[in-house]
Amino acid sequence: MAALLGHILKTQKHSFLLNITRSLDTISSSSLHQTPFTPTTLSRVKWLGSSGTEGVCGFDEMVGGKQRKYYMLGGKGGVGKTSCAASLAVKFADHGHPTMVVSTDPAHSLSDSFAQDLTGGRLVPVEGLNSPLYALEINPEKSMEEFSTATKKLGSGGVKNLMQSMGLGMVADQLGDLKLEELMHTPPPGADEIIAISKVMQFLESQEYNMFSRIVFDTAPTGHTLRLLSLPDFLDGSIGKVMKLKAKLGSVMKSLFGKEEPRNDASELDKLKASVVKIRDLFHDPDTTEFIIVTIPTVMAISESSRLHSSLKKEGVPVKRLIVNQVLPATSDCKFCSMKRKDQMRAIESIHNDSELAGLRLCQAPLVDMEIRGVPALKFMGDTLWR
Ligand SMILES: Nc1ncnc2c1ncn2[C@@H]1O[C@H](COP(=O)(O)OP(=O)(O)OP(=O)(O)O)[C@@H](O)[C@H]1O
Repeated sequence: MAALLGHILKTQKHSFLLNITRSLDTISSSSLHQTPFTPTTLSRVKWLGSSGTEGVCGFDEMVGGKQRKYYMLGGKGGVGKTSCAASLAVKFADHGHPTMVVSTDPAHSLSDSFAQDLTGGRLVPVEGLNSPLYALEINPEKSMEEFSTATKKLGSGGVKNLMQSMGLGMVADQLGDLKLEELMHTPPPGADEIIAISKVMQFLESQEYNMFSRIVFDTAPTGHTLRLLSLPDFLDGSIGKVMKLKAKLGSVMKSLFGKEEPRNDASELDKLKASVVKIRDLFHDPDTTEFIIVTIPTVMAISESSRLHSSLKKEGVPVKRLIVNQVLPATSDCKFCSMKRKDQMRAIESIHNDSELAGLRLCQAPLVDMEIRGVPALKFMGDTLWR
């Protein structure tokens, strides 16, 4: 992650505004090369439910105000999280918000969705828009490596051995109580993702990047995301232990050698701890953050969404909207499609009877007859979904 941040800052810091200008310069020509997106069925048929208000997602409320807002999109694998997140980011940018779309899913698909190479763990301008939209695919594994390296340096292993060899066995024994070895070698699942996010937060706070007013997160599938949300407390505790160790060591070093052992790792961990705490607060602040659940109209996917909402509620994460993606058109000559549509409608009906989901604002996106890839396709999706 250090490498990632270093790279981002090195390559983007000074040329950021220049890049925006450049990307704006190239827009007209790059737009010309985008494949036109013209799904055949949906422009003609009514695909939404019978009520005219169904599918209105409250985009006006989402787009209003210049204050920075974070949107996290999550749900079961393959339901269309990336497509929905990318289309939201495009729509925000089109409405004048300098926007960043971040993928924290270890199996990134932003590049596929935008049909542009956004890989490399650095901020990349998305082409084909009239306003600044940047994408970042962060590599959670690298973030975890950085955390492990920093904690291992301070952890019980090396330091404890060193202390024992110096005849400081008693202090070393006390360190054993902290169970640092165990803690550092078995990080909980999802730790990588939260650390990656915390690094993005650190970097978003820098002056160069405070112009971004909308940040859209494309998260990993449900289970991973849930573990992620409960992690800040865990990490807060574990980083706290490391800091405690550092304090103990510092005072021993001082009494022995008259000066504390200089280590930058501790201040790195301090920063990490502060940003993990910040993320926890951010996840719970309805004024700045919203988690949007994405699902498809099947009983299984809707049941999972219901469980997801229940867990998010328990965690105190603000959720207002539920996207039902891939809804079939209302009229069709295809018998299979009509049967499938009836099945979908029954599944959607079950949302209204689900105590967890009934209170959420229901947004619908049609199943289109072309893969959603590239800015024109994402604009199309955004115009039907984010209304
Ligand atoms: N409404 C839609 N109509 C047609 N195709 C769609 C629609 N939504 C998504 N797709 C297609 O479905 C596939 C999966 O979509 P996407 O990558 O957005 O899902 P995901 O939930 O992010 O997947 P994963 O869990 O694997 O990250 C892609 O090929 C995308 O183009």
